Formats: sequence, structure tokens, C-alpha cells
Amino acid sequence: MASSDSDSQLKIVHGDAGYILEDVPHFTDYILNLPTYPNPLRSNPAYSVAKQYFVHMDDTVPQKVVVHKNSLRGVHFRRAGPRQKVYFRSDDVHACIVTCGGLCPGLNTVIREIVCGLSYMYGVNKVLGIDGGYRGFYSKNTINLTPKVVNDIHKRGGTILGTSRGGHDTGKIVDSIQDRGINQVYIIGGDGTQRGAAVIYEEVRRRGLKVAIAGIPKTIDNDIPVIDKSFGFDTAVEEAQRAINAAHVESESIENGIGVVKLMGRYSGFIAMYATLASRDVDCCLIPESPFYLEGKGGLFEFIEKRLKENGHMVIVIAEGAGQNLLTESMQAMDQKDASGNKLLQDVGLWISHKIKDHFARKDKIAINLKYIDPTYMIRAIPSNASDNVYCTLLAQSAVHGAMAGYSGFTVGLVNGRHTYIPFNRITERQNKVVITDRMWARLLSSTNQPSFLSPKDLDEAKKAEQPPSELIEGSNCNDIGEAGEKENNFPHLLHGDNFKEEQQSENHADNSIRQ
Ligand SMILES: Nc1ncnc2c1ncn2[C@@H]1O[C@H](COP(=O)(O)OP(=O)(O)O)[C@@H](O)[C@H]1O
Ligand SMILES: O=P(O)(O)OC[C@H]1O[C@](O)(COP(=O)(O)O)[C@@H](O)[C@@H]1O
Ligand SMILES: [Mg+2]
Repeated sequence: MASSDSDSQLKIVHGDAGYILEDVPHFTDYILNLPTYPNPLRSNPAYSVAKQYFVHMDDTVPQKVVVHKNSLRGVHFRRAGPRQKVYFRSDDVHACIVTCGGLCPGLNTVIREIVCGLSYMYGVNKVLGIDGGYRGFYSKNTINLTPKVVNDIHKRGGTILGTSRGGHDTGKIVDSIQDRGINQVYIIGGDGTQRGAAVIYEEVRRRGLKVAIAGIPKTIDNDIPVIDKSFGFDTAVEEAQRAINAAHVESESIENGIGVVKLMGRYSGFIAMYATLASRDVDCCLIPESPFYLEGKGGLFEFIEKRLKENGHMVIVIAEGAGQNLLTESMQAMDQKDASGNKLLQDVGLWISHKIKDHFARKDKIAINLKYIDPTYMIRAIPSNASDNVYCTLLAQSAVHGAMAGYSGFTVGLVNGRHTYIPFNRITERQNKVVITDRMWARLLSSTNQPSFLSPKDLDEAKKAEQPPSELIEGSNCNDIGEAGEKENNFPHLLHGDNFKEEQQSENHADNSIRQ
């Protein structure tokens, strides 16, 4: 390692050949002479047989795995997992768990596996549940969590601890942590929650407390950057199929039937995009990242007429954050926010359904039959599916291993299929969005054969909004070379005109968290 610069949350280590480790804080950064203890897993019969069960202290995971011959090694994150030494004696651990923000399938599984991981792997028996999100630290009684209490909770949707928006008072939260003698805090929540966790960590550190702050990222929208995908996302995509199916059955059964399905996705259209790709029954998918318009040539109404003429029915999937600019144009602008400061959205599904009905009610237009389905909260409230359950288990165990090993101020996350510890700032600095100049959106457009609704100006703006090209691959990484060795034009559907420049395509898939 050549050099290292760090402040409380930024610990960047540079190595040879452009290697960068964006490390997470550790107790030893601000507390001197801490004793360590052998990891109790060493004598655990289940784990002691596993060869190389403990993670090597130098193991790190690259953020980008697509490299060229002369690529720099680029950004890495510390690999998650059990360490040989721990910084807590089992009897001394007093942990707590809190869930904040919107619901997401898998919350109860994460809670269960933190409790069971602490108990079965580390012999920790003092675990408290904080009731009702951040404000529960200072305004409610706690709940005792034991393996017995949490035994069946993964079969239920929601969170047994309750959740809330708003109510983050850093001083009061850290006072409560200190007063109760809590020394490990597991915080499950989305981008807002992780921002809250970051300031709690700062305050804990300012007070010099030996308290581990571990985040577990939760977002049904999959809008958290860096990580491969968020837990509950697969479950949501799977459950969305039922609504899309219903819309398809309804629309197919009647002349000129149109099924409209609204799915979640405040700023990121991942659920809508993946549910559409999975279903194959969807004719048009509208997401916040891709602007669209209704009237005139190339607009949505023209496409609906065309599809109804061709097929006699159609299904439209719309993410809740799509077309919000059109809504505010046609409705009275609403600038309401929820208690956490998130913009409250208007119901785009209802709005678009009315617009389509109004359009086709005009003279000389065909008579349509439109059914609007809003399954959003039904999807969010179900328990996680099998693969999300396994994912939640590994995230929970990674968090427990990290806290026991003395790390703090980190979020756990899957990066290129490996579990890692990621500094809070990387999780909160921006939102993960569908990149509409990327291959996945091109695949969607070609599978639905919908118009892109993009003018060359929109396309230009989309390109400008893209993440900067990877520092990992210098120079020509903007040119995407296809399998046959030729440059692919991945975006033929995006264009109204022919002024598209292939070299403008950016290969920033690693930022587009779901791998392609
Ligand atoms: N910048 C911030 N600083 C401190 N706390 C925050 C911040 N943003 C959000 N929070 C808190 O995090 C919790 C969850 O945030 P919210 O945006 O509702 O959900 P999510 O975490 O799912 O994005 C709320 O209690 C909110 O007050
Ligand atoms: O639960 P609420 O307050 O109605 O909020 C709904 C919002 O919550 C979400 O499901 C998830 O948002 P968060 O990850 O920020 O909690 C969004 O898709 C949706 O817009
Ligand atoms: Mg959020």
C-alpha cells in the first residue's frame, strides 16, 4: 500500500497499479489500546470444519470486473465475513436493531438472521428491537429479541419492529444508545436511513464511544448505488407478474382492452423494467428515467392506437415516478413532502388511465376498455421469496461479522457477487437509476417494441446525466465492442433521427447495479 488518507468516514488507501481501497472505519481509528479476543467461531463445530472460513484481513473486492489489458485496478471494497479476532466479548455485547423507511419484502428475515447470527455464531443474547424506526430510540419502549421470538417472522411481510419516516434526532438517538448501554446498532433502511446512520456514526465517534454502527441497505426500488441489487427486489419483480398477468387476461378478454399496471419506483424504474422483461405480456413500460409524451406523432396515444389495431389489446406498465412532469403540468403543482423529506407523488396510474380514456372518448376514436390495477402496496407487503431469504441471511451475517470485528460506520452490500463493507458516503452520495442509454433499457425497448419517446435533445440530456466514465478503463471505454468484434449500436430504438453517435455510448454498467 503506497499511501493512505482518512477522515472519520473517508478512509482511502492507494496501492500499486491504480488500486484504491475505499475502506470503512474501525474502532481502532479513534480508540486506542482496545483488547481483542479469539473469534468464538473457531470452536463452533458448524464453522470450524469450513476451510478458510475466516476472511483474510487483506481481502478486497473490485467494484468493476470488466477490465481491459491495460486497465487500472480501480476501486475496491473490504470483503465482508468473519475475522480471526473480535473486539467484543460475547457477554459484553448489547445489540439493537431498527427498521426505517418504506416496507420491503425481507425485512423480517434480516431481523431474524441478525438475532440468530449474534446468538448462534457469537453467543450474544442481549438484542433489543427499537420500535417504530428512528424515533423509537427516544419515544418508545424496546422489544427483547431472542431466537425464539424471531423464529417464524421471516414468513411474514412487513417488519415486526414497525417503521416510520421522519423523527431522526441524532442527539436523542445517541443519548438513548449510551443510556441503554448499547454497543452494536444494526440499522435497516434505504438511502434516507443510511444518511441517518452516517450522522449517528459521526456522533458516536465524536463522543468516543465503542459502539458499532452497521447499515443493511433496504430499498424495494433498488435505488441504492454500488450494490448489485437490494434485498426484496426479486420478490417484488416476481409478485408484480401477478398484476401484469391479471392486466393481460382482462385486456385480452375484451375488444380493445387496455390494462394499466402501476408499480413502485419513486425515482428509479427498475421494478417496472424487470417486471416487463420478465413478463413478455407488456406492450409499453414507462419509467421516471425516460421522458414520454402523450399527443402527436411518436407519442403514447399514437402507439396505443397502433398496438390496438395490430393486437386488439395492450398492457402498459408504469412506474409511480414516471411522467411526474406531465402530471404537474396538467394538475395543480403539488410540492408536498413526507416526514422524511421525500417528495409525495401524485398517482400517475390513475392520471394516465384518465388521459387515455379521455383521448379515446373523442369523436372518431375507437371505443376502448381500460382496467387500472395498482398492486404497489400489495407487492411491498409480502414476505420475501426463497432467494431473497438467502440473500437477507447473508447480509445479516455480514453485518454481524463486521460489527464483532470492530468495524463501524459501514453498510453491507453485494458487489459483483461478493459481500462487502461499503462506506456510508458511497451509498448515500447518489441514487441508482436505470441508464436509458445502457443495454438493458435497449433490451426492454426491443422486447416491447415500444417507441423511445425520446427526442434527440432528450437523448442528449440522458447522456449528460450519465455517470462519468469509469476511471478503471481509460480512453476508449466509451466504445462498446460487440461479440463479433464490431461496434454494437445498442440503441436503434432510441432515435427519432439518425444523428446518433455510437462513440457516445458509455459503458458504465457497474454503476447500473443489476448486472447484464
Ligand atoms: N439526511 C438525513 N439525515 C438524517 N436522517 C435522515 C436523513 N434522511 C432521512 N433520514 C431519516 O431516515 C429515516 C428513513 O428515511 P426515508 O427517506 O423515509 O426512507 P428510506 O430510508 O427508505 O429512504 C427517517 O426516519 C428519516 O428521518
Ligand atoms: O410508504 P409510503 O410513505 O407511502 O411511500 C411510498 C414509497 O416508498 C417506496 O416503496 C420505497 O421508498 P423508500 O425506499 O424511500 O422507503 C417507494 O417506492 C414509494 O414511493
Ligand atoms: Mg428512500
